Amino acid sequence: MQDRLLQHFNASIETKAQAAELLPPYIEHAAGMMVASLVGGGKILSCGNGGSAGDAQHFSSEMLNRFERERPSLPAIALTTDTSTITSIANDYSYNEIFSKQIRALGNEGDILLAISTSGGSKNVIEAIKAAHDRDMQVVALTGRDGGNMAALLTDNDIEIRVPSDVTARIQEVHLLVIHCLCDLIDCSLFGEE
Ligand SMILES: O=C(CO)[C@@H](O)[C@H](O)[C@H](O)[C@H](O)COP(=O)(O)O
Ligand SMILES: [Zn+2]
Repeated sequence: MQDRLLQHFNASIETKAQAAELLPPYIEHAAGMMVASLVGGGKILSCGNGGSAGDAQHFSSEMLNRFERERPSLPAIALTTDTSTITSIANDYSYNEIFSKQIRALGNEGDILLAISTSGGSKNVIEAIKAAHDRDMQVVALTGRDGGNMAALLTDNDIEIRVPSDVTARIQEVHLLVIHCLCDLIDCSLFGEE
């Protein structure tokens, strides 16, 4: 069992090392998009399934409350939290529409969608991206594997941050690191480096 645990730690370290080689320019670009949106009065909507739903909420709570320093609240909404809305959309229409229907109501031009999926194949996240485009929102996509159908949907105005791994857990571990990097860059851009 100790060997097994060590394999998990080493695999996570290895994936993060590979991600460190590839992802910083994409993370900086995504943070710039988010800062521009916030400065222009926009907000960030986030979504994902399972562990990625947790990531979507992790990000929004750090925006709405705080990350590592005292600063004003920043506008963000996780689309994964309102069980009345989610269950009614899934019940009356389809699970694939649980995020897109919310985006069509809450999303405005200039807002950003943070779309999180390790496979890039979750249909409700794909529908969310389509709805964001319809609302003239840009998309920051956190993906893994080959980016799936999500990657194919993105335009030049969007950005994909794709973790170089085929293992869901490893991809999620890097997604959380990317989220903390985004929070830090947003705080530094808006409130100065500490
Ligand atoms: O957290 C985990 C696995 O580590 C699971 O809950 C996982 O997030 C779920 O199976 C999701 O439905 C996977 O969706 P996606 O990442 O492919 O979009
Ligand atoms: Zn998990």
